[in-house]
Amino acid sequence: MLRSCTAGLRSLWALCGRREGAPRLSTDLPPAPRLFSTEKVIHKDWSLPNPSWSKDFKLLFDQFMKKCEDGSWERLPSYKHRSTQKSEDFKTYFLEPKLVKEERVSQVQLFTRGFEDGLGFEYVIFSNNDEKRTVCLFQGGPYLQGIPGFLHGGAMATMIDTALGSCAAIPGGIVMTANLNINFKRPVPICSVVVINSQLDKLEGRKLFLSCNVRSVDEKTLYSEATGLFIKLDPEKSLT
Ligand SMILES: CCCCCCCCCCCCCC(=O)SCCNC(=O)CCNC(=O)[C@H](O)C(C)(C)COP(=O)(O)OP(=O)(O)OC[C@H]1O[C@@H](n2cnc3c(N)ncnc32)[C@H](O)[C@@H]1OP(=O)(O)O
Repeated sequence: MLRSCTAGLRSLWALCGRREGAPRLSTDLPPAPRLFSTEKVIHKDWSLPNPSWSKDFKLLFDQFMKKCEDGSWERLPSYKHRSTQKSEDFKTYFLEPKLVKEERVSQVQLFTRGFEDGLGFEYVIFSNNDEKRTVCLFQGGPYLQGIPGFLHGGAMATMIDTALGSCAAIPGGIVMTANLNINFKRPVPICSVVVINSQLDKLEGRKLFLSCNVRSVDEKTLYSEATGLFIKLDPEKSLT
């Protein structure tokens, strides 16, 4: 069933745009930044270098920024709280505001950006729209450890999903992961930098088939290979 865009958006704004001092429904949660308050919006772009980035990471970042100069490549900004147009559309079409309580909505943030600088997922994604591919530079911090000394497989899977999903979103717009297959070939040392190369292999109606590989910066080590199926969401269908 197609929900009314404006009604959905209005209710979401009503939930998120609570004014300073207005009563909360519950007080047992710590204060958290609000999502869409017109008074206080957090605009920080988390895909820019910070002091935790290693020398390798910064070097690669600079190389890709150079590639962006002629317009063939583009750095994708990444926000913890502020929504991109795509995620706005997502909410407008597919979210039922009543499912999430007000204080929970105010705590919502992007999973991969929920850590302090350097401790979790440090990454930036560059996209080449003509070639329908992306490159994700990723440094997994100390809070992402699995087997001692190495990155947790789930953290790697998260970044693969994010990289493939961002690549799928170039032609697909609002997409969701339907299937993800990963071959873990070598463990990734904690705090090291890896490069995730993703590409769109096939587009079949609403289905987008993608693949990626995860390599060391010197390209000598192949850490993982993965394929993913992403589905372009149908605004006529409810997700719940
Ligand atoms: C967008 C926001 C952007 C924000 C920016 C942040 C970027 C960060 C990126 C973060 C990234 C994080 C990303 C995340 O965390 S996404 C979160 C994890 N994923 C989910 O929770 C998805 C759960 N699944 C669903 O909701 C539905 O199944 C979806 C929506 C995917 C499809 O349900 P829908 O009702 O719409 O479609 P359909 O069922 O008619 O199927 C359509 C076609 O697809 C085929 N099919 C379906 N499933 C499979 C399957 N498993 N293998 C093989 N084929 C499959 C199916 O046979 C059919 O084919 P055909 O008969 O037409 O040939």
